[in-house]
Amino acid sequence: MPEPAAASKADPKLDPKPDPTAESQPAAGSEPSFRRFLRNLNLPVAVPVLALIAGAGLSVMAMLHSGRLLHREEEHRFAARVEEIHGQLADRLRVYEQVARSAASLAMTFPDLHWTQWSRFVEALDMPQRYPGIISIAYARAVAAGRAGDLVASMRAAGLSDFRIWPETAGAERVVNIFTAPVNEGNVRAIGFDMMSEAVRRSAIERARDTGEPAATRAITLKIDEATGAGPAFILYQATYRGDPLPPSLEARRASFTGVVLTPVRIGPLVDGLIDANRRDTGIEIFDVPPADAEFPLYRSRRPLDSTVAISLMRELPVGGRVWTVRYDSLPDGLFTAHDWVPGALLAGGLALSLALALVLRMALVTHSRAVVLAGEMTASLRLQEAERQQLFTQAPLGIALVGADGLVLDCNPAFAAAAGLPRQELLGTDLRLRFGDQASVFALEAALQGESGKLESDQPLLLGGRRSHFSLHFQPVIADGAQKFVLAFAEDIGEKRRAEQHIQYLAHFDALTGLPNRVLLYDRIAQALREGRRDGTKVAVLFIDLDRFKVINDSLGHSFGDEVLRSVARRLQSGLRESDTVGRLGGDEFLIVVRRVMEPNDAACVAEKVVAHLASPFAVGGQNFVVTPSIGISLYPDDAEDPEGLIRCADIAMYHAKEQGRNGFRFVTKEMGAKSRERMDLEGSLRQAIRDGQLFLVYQPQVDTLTGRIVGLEALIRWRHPDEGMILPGRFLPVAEETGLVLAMGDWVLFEACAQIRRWRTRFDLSIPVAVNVSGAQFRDGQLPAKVARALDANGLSGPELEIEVTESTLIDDVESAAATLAALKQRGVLIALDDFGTGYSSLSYLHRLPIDKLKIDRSFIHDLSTGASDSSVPRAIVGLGRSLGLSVIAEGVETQEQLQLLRDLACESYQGFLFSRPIPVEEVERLLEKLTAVQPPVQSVSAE
Ligand SMILES: Nc1nc2c(ncn2[C@@H]2O[C@H](COP(=O)(O)O[C@H]3[C@@H](O)[C@H](n4cnc5c(=O)[nH]c(N)nc54)O[C@@H]3COP(=O)(O)O)[C@@H](O)[C@H]2O)c(=O)[nH]1
Repeated sequence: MPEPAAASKADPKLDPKPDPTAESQPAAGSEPSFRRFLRNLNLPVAVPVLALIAGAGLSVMAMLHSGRLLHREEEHRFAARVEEIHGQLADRLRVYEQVARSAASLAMTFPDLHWTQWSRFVEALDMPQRYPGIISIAYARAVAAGRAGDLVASMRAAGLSDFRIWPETAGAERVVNIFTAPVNEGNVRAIGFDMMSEAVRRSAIERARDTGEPAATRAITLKIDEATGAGPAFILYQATYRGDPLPPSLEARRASFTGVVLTPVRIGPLVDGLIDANRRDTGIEIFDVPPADAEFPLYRSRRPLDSTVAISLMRELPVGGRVWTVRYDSLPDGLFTAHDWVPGALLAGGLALSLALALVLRMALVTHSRAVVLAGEMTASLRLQEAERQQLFTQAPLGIALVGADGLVLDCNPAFAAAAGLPRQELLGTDLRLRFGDQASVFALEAALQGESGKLESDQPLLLGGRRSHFSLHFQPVIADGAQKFVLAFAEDIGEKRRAEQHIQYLAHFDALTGLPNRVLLYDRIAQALREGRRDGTKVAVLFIDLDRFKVINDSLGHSFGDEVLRSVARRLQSGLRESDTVGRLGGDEFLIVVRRVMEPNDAACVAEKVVAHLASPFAVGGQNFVVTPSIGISLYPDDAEDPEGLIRCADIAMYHAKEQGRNGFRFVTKEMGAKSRERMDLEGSLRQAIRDGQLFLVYQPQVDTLTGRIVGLEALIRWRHPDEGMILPGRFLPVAEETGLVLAMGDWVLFEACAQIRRWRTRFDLSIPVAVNVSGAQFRDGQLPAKVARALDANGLSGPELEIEVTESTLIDDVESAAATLAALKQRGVLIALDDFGTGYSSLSYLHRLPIDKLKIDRSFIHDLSTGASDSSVPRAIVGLGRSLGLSVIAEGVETQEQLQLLRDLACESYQGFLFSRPIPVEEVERLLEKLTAVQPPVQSVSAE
């Protein structure tokens, strides 16, 4: 529904005005590339991707930061643990120094100590339990040069009978191992060993002597371990002095030096006890030189095979005046690996959250952009609808006007203005009621203004604005929000439609060619007359008129010529009738006259005579004069029938009888005619079925040479084997076939069947004689005959001369020119032409030379007359002479007696056919004949009858 104001709205598609919002945007060329990039950015993709990237970055940073924190915490914890282990190690070494000091004090306190006392002292220490790693505690006495013998003597005296000092090589000063504990085979082997003989030991002993402090050797393999391959060890020396436990000066210490307590310590057991064997998270390596210079460490704790070091810490450890370096390694199954999952979890969690955020953003933005697109589409669709409505209103072929509540025209489309015959501007703002010239339209509009819709379609022309025509008016109140807004007035000019309706009405009842009532109206008029007749007790006559030989005129001079003749006939038929009578055309050349108030049959006869008389004078059409005669059949109500159909049928039957009686006349229908007509109708139905069911067949009559008696041809003749009535001859069914047009289908079948039979005989008997086929007038005039003949020949592989077409003289005479053309076409295809029933027709021999004919057939009536003596032989003689002069062969038909044959021989007629030689015979009998023929028998005398 178009709103009045909507007319001003423009569709962007229809009105390509620039979008005002577009003015604020820079042109594509001048727009900064970044803004253009932003505008083209696909937000539903870009934003989630950016969120995902940012989230992933943050997650990685969180992972790295947490990793660093964890590492730092691990370092702190590891350092604390290292301090703890290192402190314990330093403490243990200090304790071991203390043990050496204690042993030294004992040796200084009791210079003459017996080795057994030493052993007790050492055993009391419970070294394996309390001081792991210490192998023994021994005492070596300093022996001045030249006093070695004293020491040996005193030691032997003390019970060590095989005591000796070794190695023998004597130095300036010796420090000889005299006591060791615990006493065991390994330790005892070192008794008597001069430790100054070995550089590492000497160096440590001198440092111990000079400092008074414990002095350790560097890492060595102990004598007792040389055989076992035990790990590195060191020996801790503590010097003993005479007098003062620690003489104050170097000289004093050297001067009062009496020996050293030596404590060999295996480093492995020393350290192992400090580290929990189950905790393999801390690796320890001890070097007595800087690790970079060391060939191997003094000690290395056990560690996992594939261990990698996370943190390494170096600590110094003072041992007997030396400084060891201890390296502590944090190993992978260390204290803090339990939290290693944290950075990974942070990363995974962060990525998962980022992904979730990206998806949520994506969904939100897609939903948003879809909503934006949808909104855009809806807006465009609404605009389009609005424009379409407007277009519909403007271009609608139906006149539409919007009428306000006061009856004034608010708007109207061009179709309404055109219907009213006024410019649109002249209608706008004026009262539509004043535009109507009739009250009914005004009332209908007022009713609509009161809310009641209404339609008007007057049979009479109405005035609308400046035009008078048939209008269809429709007033429709439009109500919105419960209130009437305006009235829609629809106006359609239906003048044209009305005229078309009237014309259709006319065509439905009148014949377009002649303007006479057609079959429909004729029935109506007869029914009307019958009502009148019943009421008044009068008769009604129906005259069925068929023009004689009109088909010839139509076919030969053309249809437009024929139409003109029909119009002229119609005019003449009308001119001689009373006004109360009706003349109409049933179709083709059939007319009907309905005569009312007939008192007696003679009244109808008078009308028929008048018709004959009116048509008698020649018609001048197209510069030619024609005589058209009618055959008229008459039926009467109530004598012959009481309804229109019955009356027309009876008049039709009577008309046929009039034709049979020689045309140009009339006949009243009789009871016998009706019966015959019914029989004909039954026959027609049966014949149709016969064609369908294959009840037709062909018989063949031989044609014989008059002199030799040899068969020179065969004539195919149709037969009908009726299921109830048995054999029916063509004389009974051919007329019906011709009247109904069935003869065409029948003729097609005969043509094809005869050709097929020729082919079969040609194959079997090497047949060279022609077979003749009769062609009816309808077939000949059909125009299709040459083509049909060609198809039948081609389909059976025949060249043409095997077939002879028999056509009657009367068929040709109707239209010699077109007959000549058809015959020429047939000849062209090679078939032979015979002129049947020759002599009975118009006998206008003059046309013969114009037609391509091969044979003349003397009608059997002339042959019959020969034998009866009713006529002389002049006609057959003339025909034989004519044939000879035109070069045509001549055959006589209907030869029944020897006498007739003899006469024909006398006339030198070449051939004959007739019962004398053979009746028409079925295929099997023909074949017996042909077998004789091919066996070159003497002339055949006669053949069995049909
Ligand atoms: N269009 C077609 N017309 C056909 C066809 N078959 C036959 N006809 C025509 O029907 C008419 C009657 O034919 P039919 O009953 O077959 O009679 C033929 C002969 O039986 C008959 N005849 C032959 N010899 C004698 C005789 O010695 N005495 C005698 N009384 N009658 C005889 O003559 C008829 C053959 O006549 P014609 O064709 O003129 O040679 C007849 O007009 C047939 O033409 C058909 O298939 N199509």
